[in-house]
Amino acid sequence: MSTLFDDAPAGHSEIAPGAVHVPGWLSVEQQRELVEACREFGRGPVPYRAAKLPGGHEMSVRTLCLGWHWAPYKYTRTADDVNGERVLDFPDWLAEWGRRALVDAYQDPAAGRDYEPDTALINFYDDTAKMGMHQDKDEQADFPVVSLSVGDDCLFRFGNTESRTRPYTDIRLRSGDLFVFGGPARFAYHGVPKIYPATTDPACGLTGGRLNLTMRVTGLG
Ligand SMILES: O=C(O)CCC(=O)C(=O)O
Ligand SMILES: [Fe+2]
Repeated sequence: MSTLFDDAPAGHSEIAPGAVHVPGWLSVEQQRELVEACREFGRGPVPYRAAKLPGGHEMSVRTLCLGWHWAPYKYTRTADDVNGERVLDFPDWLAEWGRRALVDAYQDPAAGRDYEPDTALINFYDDTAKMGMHQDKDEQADFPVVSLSVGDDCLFRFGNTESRTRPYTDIRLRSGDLFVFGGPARFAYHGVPKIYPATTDPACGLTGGRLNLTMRVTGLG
């Protein structure tokens, strides 16, 4: 509930210092726009794929990258574990969304000033997909990660920088939500233990499943 003393909009919550959840940040139109763009990205040259972990295990999410290709656990310009093609460029409009996301999440008009994300990981989760607790640490820079979600709700677990175990905070991410983690939270462990199937409003552009896009600054030349 919002009170006279809140200086942040209702529902805008700081999960940990540097980690902010902004429910409903994307309008339904913007969600549809994002879904359509992500469909278009999937037409190539590099398709969505389940990344293989070094032990041989396949991730349950299907992933496509922009700007730089991520395969566990490094960034390259070409998708050598898929078809060897160069990934699509990181679009300017998406970088602009990233800068606006930081301004809104941190309630600071200057927060987006030097933010030039150069990679996006787009993950598609079906009803049973999940993502184990991990750090986003293959980047050589500590700019914030901007995360956008569309489609089914999920349980998002945001932990600490020391270990993949407690203390952590469980939150429900819904279609249109923004989550930003930077500053002292930048290298916190996080994961997606569960999707809540059939919670999507098809108006978002997806009839099932969950799309998550994280943009990052790789710090690579
Ligand atoms: O799906 C999410 O909300 C998180 C995705 C994530 O942590 C990642 O791609 O590294
Ligand atoms: Fe992550």
